[in-house]
Amino acid sequence: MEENYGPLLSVRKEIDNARKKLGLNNDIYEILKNPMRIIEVNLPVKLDDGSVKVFKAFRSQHSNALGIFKGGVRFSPLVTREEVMTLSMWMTFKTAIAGIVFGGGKGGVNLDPKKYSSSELERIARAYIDAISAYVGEEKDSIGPDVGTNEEIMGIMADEYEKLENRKAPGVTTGKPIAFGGSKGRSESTGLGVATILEAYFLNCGESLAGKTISLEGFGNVGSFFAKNVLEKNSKIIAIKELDYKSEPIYLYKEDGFSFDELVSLKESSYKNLTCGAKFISREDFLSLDVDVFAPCALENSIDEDEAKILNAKLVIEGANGPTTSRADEILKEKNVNVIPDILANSGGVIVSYFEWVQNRTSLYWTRDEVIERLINCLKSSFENVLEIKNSYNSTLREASYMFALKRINSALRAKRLI
Ligand SMILES: NC(=O)C1=CN([C@@H]2O[C@H](COP(=O)(O)OP(=O)(O)OC[C@H]3O[C@@H](n4cnc5c(N)ncnc54)[C@H](O)[C@@H]3O)[C@@H](O)[C@H]2O)C=CC1
Ligand SMILES: O=C(O)CCC(=O)C(=O)O
Repeated sequence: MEENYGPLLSVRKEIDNARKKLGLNNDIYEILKNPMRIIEVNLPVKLDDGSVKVFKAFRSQHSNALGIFKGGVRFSPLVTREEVMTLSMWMTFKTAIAGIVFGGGKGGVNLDPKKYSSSELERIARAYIDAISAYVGEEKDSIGPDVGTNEEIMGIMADEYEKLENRKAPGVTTGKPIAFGGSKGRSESTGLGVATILEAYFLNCGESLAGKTISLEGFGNVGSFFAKNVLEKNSKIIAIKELDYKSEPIYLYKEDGFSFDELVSLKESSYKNLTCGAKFISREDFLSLDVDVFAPCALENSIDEDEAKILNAKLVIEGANGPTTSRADEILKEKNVNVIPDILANSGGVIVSYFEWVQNRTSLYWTRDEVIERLINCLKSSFENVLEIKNSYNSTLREASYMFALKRINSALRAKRLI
């Protein structure tokens, strides 16, 4: 239920705080506290054994004030209406900070992708597009990858949409395979972006990434490319939290730091084979490690009140969406732990999705170097814009991020004479 879903209450609180600090009246909050539209569908899909299973699926379209709805679709057993609503609201703020011509949306199908074959996942992806095709498209709502989905799924969804429409329309999804109009640099972009924002943060403090100790949660798309990029800048990842072969959390520690190849082979062995000298530690030991940075790159709500109390990192950078609960955020503030929020830190993915959408619409494709250069410039200017607000309002980075985004959304709504 909406009233009890913490992340939704948190994002509403952030919007309301930001509008009060900016001196805006309540109308903008009333407009933004709920998505404009939530599509809820049941997808009947034939499984490989001939039986039929019905999957619950959603697309939440929060705001198109600044551009078409945009955001990922996740395949996860945790997907709910409230989760998708909240994720779509974060997208609106993320795209506004990045200054790209997109609004916010998000989708999800409730399933555990590990339990289905690749042809079953293909039928689910096609059924999802069939069910929501009237509401999506390169001029309406463009879908990207998220937890449990990947470039293959994005390609299948675009293919299904083009068949339904009987025309080329690759921009209906982004994060596609390069052979099907995908952008170079999209798969690495979110993790690379998190590392770029972290570096910008330290440079602003007169420091560098070299020698910084990091603990990492989640080694999927975001976590792995984040790790690769910070390790290339000579940071040390000394601890990692992931899920083992039974989907139970495990915590690993290596005093002199993991190499990227070690992290990959640990994941490939489902954390059974600790040949690289890593050792298992407890949850409490993981959280109380004296590290420069903790990077949660898995799912929402991973830092709750209890965890925030134990956490001993000097800085948190949110690679995941919504990893810090509202109460945990307050505790970290009391402990003087700075938090670089998701809507700034993990915006690299949707920025390159925007570049992909632009390339699809112009049919003019860029080199990886061009994509990465534009991405880094965009992230640096987002960071500077947020920092300027932080300094003038003496706020946290999260508050400043919401304020910066809200100013942009407010201008667009005013231009439309909605407020
Ligand atoms: N993929 C993208 O481009 C973007 C993803 N994000 C966000 O980043 C987060 C991660 O997304 P992806 O890396 O794409 O997903 P993914 O599915 O590729 O990776 C998630 C990883 O987290 C691990 N994990 C799950 N629960 C965990 C737990 N309790 N403790 C430790 N590890 C756990 C999984 O085993 C998996 O390796 C999500 O919040 C997503 O919404 C945000 C922006 C863009
Ligand atoms: O690139 C996309 O559209 C997906 C981005 C996304 O879902 C996110 O930033 O959380």
